[in-house]
Amino acid sequence: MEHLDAIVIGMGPGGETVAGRLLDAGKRVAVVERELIGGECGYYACVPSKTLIRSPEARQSAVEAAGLDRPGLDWPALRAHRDRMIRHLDDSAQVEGYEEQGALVLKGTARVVGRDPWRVAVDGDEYTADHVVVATGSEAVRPPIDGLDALGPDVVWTNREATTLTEIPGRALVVGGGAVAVELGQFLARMGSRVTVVQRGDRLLDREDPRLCELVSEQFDRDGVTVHLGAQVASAVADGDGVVATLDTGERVHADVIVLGSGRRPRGDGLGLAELGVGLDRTALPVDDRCAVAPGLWAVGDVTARLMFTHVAKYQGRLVAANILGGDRRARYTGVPRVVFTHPEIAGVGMTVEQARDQGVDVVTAEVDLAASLARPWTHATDPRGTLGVIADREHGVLVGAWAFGPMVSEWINTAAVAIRSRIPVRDLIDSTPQFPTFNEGYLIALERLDL
Ligand SMILES: Cc1cc2nc3c(=O)[nH]c(=O)nc-3n(C[C@H](O)[C@H](O)[C@H](O)COP(=O)(O)OP(=O)(O)OC[C@H]3O[C@@H](n4cnc5c(N)ncnc54)[C@H](O)[C@@H]3O)c2cc1C
Ligand SMILES: NC(=O)c1ccc[n+]([C@@H]2O[C@H](COP(=O)([O-])OP(=O)(O)OC[C@H]3O[C@@H](n4cnc5c(N)ncnc54)[C@H](O)[C@@H]3O)[C@@H](O)[C@H]2O)c1
Repeated sequence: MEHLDAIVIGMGPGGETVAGRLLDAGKRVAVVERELIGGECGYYACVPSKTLIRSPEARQSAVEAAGLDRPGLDWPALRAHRDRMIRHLDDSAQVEGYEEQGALVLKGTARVVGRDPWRVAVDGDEYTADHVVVATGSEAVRPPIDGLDALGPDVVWTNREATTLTEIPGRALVVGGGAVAVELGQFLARMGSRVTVVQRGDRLLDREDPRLCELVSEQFDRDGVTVHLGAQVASAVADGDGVVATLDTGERVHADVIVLGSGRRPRGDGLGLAELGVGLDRTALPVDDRCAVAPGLWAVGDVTARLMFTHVAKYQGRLVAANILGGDRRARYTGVPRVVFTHPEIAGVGMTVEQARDQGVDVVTAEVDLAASLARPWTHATDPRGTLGVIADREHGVLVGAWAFGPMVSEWINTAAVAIRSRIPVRDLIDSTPQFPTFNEGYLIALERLDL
């Protein structure tokens, strides 16, 4: 039985980050992947969704820029680019790359079958290791809808079917109101689908600041998306090539596909860990601030159920690699940006007003209508829109939260993220010199408006 320095189970962005760093440090590493090296993110989530969203976004940006006509959108060409971006669901180059770096690449399903030392079985073969890193990610939750399980994947789409779609459905019923539902709902609407969103919560993106939710709802109105808030799909039955769904309000919605965007479930179960005395937090692996689950057992990414983002999986991956190599890095989740790649983009970072108040912060806020205050929105579009909100702690004179709705927010929200994470005093932020003309200048205006 081969003994390794480390076995990494699951090769999404979290696992890849740990494995790459340990290999660079000269460690003997086995990487185990049952599907495709690159994980959900690379093939069925971030990469295809952002690739698909880009073309309708660019088309709409063209409409909004002076002197441009609406460009045509060639779906087969966009689909072909998406297929290149997801490597035609072929990871042979990744397998070869890891082998060249000296990794033992095991394509199969891992189970942890022993401890002291950790022992991992992959399709009948067993390996021991000083360290095991679990990076098995998450999967789409199937909401409790009567009749859902009788419908096939041609009509019930998780993120997998949605991001690998080959034809644009005429009518889509999107269940949920988080990032998945909002991104995919807007994408389908802009590609010509008639989209109905059914959200259980009382707002879209209901964990974000209510002002941001309002702006998203207004945008969905402009995009012609029908939204049912505080509602659930009670049942669904086949109807010709599509489905007819009945909401708990009694309303009926006819659709060609149902798209599930109602949350994700960490994949910490099914690995055999509970049988070895490792407690789970439902299906998540409980990690301490070093991302350790037990001595020599680590977890990174969605399986830890911390913040389900690729940048968090990669952060935890950097930290675990450093800790395995003898360091003592501890995770802090303050100031992690949450971006929704709609058009205009949406982002939140740090606390909402309500969360800050709950924590006893003496909250002071400011909001800026970017078009009313800056030059950049007008050099960008003829009828610009965008809003930035900041949330500060009056007692300590620092930012504790920010949110924004506007062009390219994903590129400028990190300014607030760094300020929040590093507790840069607002007076120092006001003394900075963001370049002209940019959306970043909005921060100066918002900060000067704070009644600190
Ligand atoms: C539609 C969609 C869009 C998203 N867009 C973004 C975005 O734009 N930005 C962002 O930051 N986040 C985004 N996310 C979230 C992001 O995809 C996840 O946070 C990220 O993929 C987590 O990475 P991970 O390494 O934890 O796991 P994953 O990417 O889920 O990878 C886990 C891997 O483990 C493998 N595995 C599981 N069990 C086993 C086993 N027993 N043995 C061997 N292998 C196993 C799986 O096959 C998989 O390859 C999006 C999610 C969705 C659904
Ligand atoms: N751009 C990005 O970074 C990005 C994009 C997509 C997903 N993600 C991540 O992936 C994870 C999963 O995203 P998600 O949007 O699926 O989940 P989520 O947990 O963020 O949101 C789920 C939403 O669905 C609603 N819901 C739950 N059950 C429902 C039901 N039965 N009927 C109607 N509505 C229901 C909830 O009220 C909630 O608003 C999140 O952590 C998210 O951060 C990130």
